[in-house]
Amino acid sequence: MAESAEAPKLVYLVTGGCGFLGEHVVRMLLEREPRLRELRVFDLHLSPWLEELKTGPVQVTAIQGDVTQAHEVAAAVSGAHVVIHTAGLVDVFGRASPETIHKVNVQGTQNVIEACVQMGTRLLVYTSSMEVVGPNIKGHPFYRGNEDTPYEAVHKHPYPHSKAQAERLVLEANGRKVHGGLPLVTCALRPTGIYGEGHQIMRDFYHQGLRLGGRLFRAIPASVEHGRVYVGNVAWMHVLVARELEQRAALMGGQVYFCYDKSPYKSYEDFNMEFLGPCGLRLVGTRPLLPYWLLVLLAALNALLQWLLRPLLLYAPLLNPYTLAVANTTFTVSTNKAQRHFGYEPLFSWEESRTRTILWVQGMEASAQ
Ligand SMILES: NC(=O)C1=CN([C@@H]2O[C@H](COP(=O)(O)OP(=O)(O)OC[C@H]3O[C@@H](n4cnc5c(N)ncnc54)[C@H](O)[C@@H]3O)[C@@H](O)[C@H]2O)C=CC1
Ligand SMILES: CC(C)CCC[C@@H](C)[C@H]1CC[C@H]2[C@@H]3[C@H](O)CC4=CC(=O)CC[C@]4(C)[C@H]3CC[C@]12C
Repeated sequence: MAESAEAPKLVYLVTGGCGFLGEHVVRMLLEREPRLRELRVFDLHLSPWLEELKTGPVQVTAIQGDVTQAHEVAAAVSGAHVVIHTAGLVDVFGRASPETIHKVNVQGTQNVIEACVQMGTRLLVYTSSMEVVGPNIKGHPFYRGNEDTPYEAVHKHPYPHSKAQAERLVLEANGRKVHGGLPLVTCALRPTGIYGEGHQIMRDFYHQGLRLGGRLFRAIPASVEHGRVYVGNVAWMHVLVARELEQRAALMGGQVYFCYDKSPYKSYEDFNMEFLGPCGLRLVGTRPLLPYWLLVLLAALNALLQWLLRPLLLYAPLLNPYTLAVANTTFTVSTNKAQRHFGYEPLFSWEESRTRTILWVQGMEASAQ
């Protein structure tokens, strides 16, 4: 109580603050971090909604910048107490080259770490991903696993490879002396598949369903379970971690935490139907419409077409060998590490998360009419 009565004094920087998750982190900080004096939102592409946030009591500073440019990152970090690094190139569809993914996700993260060290910023929270663990290309299930569950992580794809490298850099940087002599405290949050307002792939599935006359066709067996987590709860975890990191540095520094909430374990498609169903779409079939071998063939064909067409155009469909392997492998998390280490409880119940997401999809429907 006494804390919120104090004059706000902290400066936060959120990289990737205009992205799907970043926007929720930014809004959550403004709502739930009473010690905030200035919030810097750093992104390659600044969104127009930032303007409306500038009229509130907290100073919101929009910074158009590129994490691959060390000097731009250093300027943004200068004077910040906390950095929440969510910026990243999320690409499992072959839109960007492996070099670009590495540059943004790994070099960009290294730049953020160096900027913290150089500028004397002590607290760094990194948005990692479940993908640093798996699923692996062998299709091994990760069933109700936690942060200590052994798993053969094999990263052949540039995106998970880059996230794993970046996460390692962040964790290894824990304890480095920053300018002024104090130690840097870092930790990494690993969301499973995030859903909620602003989720681009949900948008894509919704529009695809409309094009197909209100139907989607089951591609993956219903028995393949995916861990999903509501964006508001992922944002809340970031806010809590950032708040507690300094006080609990010995416990939390250098740690990884899966992001979790009470969302049910379901197949990727059945889970999406929790939102798309009430918006008028139907998932056809209790079993996959096509045999798995045919999907494998189509995915390989898509990869070949992508490669052949690359000089002419970008062909990047949802189905490729990697996305098929991920969609077809069980990956679910069951842990309470965040609760034990920093008192995390989901802010949004499953019912609330579901309702909010449905309202957002219905909003898309209304604006399309
Ligand atoms: N979407 C998901 O299901 C999951 C996402 N994540 C991680 O969460 C983070 C945020 O992901 P999303 O919000 O889904 O993606 P997003 O693409 O919506 O947001 C990423 C943001 O980073 C910005 N950005 C990209 N390159 C940049 C650069 N060079 N310099 C500055 N800003 C740059 C983009 O403009 C964008 O606003 C990423 O680090 C991602 O790896 C982790 C697990 C699951
Ligand atoms: C038509 C196909 C058979 C079904 C395609 C679904 C896929 C596009 C998605 C299934 C699982 C998704 C991934 C998963 O949620 C984990 C992720 C974590 C991240 O850090 C980034 C996103 C993603 C890789 C996510 C991407 C889409 C899927 C592969």
